[in-house]
Amino acid sequence: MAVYTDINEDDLTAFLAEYDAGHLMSYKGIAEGVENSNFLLHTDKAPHILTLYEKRVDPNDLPFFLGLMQHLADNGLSCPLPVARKDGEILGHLAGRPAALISFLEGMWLRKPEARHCRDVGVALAQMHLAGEGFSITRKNALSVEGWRPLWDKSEPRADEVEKGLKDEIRAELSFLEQNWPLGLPSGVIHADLFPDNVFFLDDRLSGLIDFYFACNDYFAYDLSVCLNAWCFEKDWCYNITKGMALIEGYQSVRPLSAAEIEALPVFCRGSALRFFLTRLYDWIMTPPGAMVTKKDPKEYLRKLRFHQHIKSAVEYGLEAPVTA
Ligand SMILES: Nc1ncnc2c1ncn2[C@@H]1O[C@H](COP(=O)(O)OP(=O)(O)O)[C@@H](O)[C@H]1O
Ligand SMILES: N[C@@H](CCOP(=O)(O)O)C(=O)O
Repeated sequence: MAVYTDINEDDLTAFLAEYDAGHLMSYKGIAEGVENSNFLLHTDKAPHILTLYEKRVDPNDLPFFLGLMQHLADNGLSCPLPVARKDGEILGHLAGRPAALISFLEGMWLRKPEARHCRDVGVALAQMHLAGEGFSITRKNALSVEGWRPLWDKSEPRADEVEKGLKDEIRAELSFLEQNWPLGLPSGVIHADLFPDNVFFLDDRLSGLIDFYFACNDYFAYDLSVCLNAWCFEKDWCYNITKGMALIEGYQSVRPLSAAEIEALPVFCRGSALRFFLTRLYDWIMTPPGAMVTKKDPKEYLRKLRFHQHIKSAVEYGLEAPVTA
């Protein structure tokens, strides 16, 4: 679960007095999530999410994250909105942490997504890529290829505890990706973590996207690869090409991929698999026993990475083969 910082009613009431959000009726910590502490608040006006930003979030990035939600919503994407205080600010402080009040998005995330949901996600991802155009703040992706080696260096001494022989395998993969990372492809604002738990559905229709706290500027096709990894593998970690086909088709119905993006997809899938493997590995090794967070299995992403290492072209992900004369 993820409630790292607890709050008390008096402090919360004082915090809410800065807003025009109604009187507090109840609040409770939300078990899901990894990065921040989230609470569900009920006031006599509306439900809200209260987010306390924890130590892995750089406070300097908060104007990007919160401004982005506003920008995306202004451009037609369904996502939560930061609520402004009476003084016009959207960022406050509570229990010693930067804190924001966020509008509540109706819906639930899908525990067993099907191909048609993957198509909806592809559509929403491409819509987000287009809606991000014109956003005035930029943020480098700290978890792209340049960030992986420093992260790996911290985990490497204990990596073989997770699986014997891992050190050599990951070193080789890092070298491959550093040498083969694509350059100059279409880029813009990406979500960078659009996993099933960050996409809400209501009555079987996609109701919106949440959790923009890894959003950054990077290649659009890399973001698509994050979704292929997160949505198109089954519980046994086997790739489901029907889901892949649906996701890519949904994406292309809004934003067609260029030939260069299609060619780069297998490398991007390797990169995004490694990225989630590395953050999970770090958390697996470093999180102290008893911490109030559910650790995610790094081996899931190791298996996915190994699958992508054998892919020769994006056709194997379900992309329709070009028609040849
Ligand atoms: N705007 C929102 N509306 C409704 N529920 C939300 C909203 N934001 C967060 N949640 C709930 O809180 C959980 C954790 O939020 P998330 O942003 O994924 O946390 P973290 O950034 O810590 O990973 C979500 O799975 C969801 O249940
Ligand atoms: N999606 C990442 C972990 C980040 O969790 P989130 O709750 O912020 O989506 C993973 O699966 O490793």
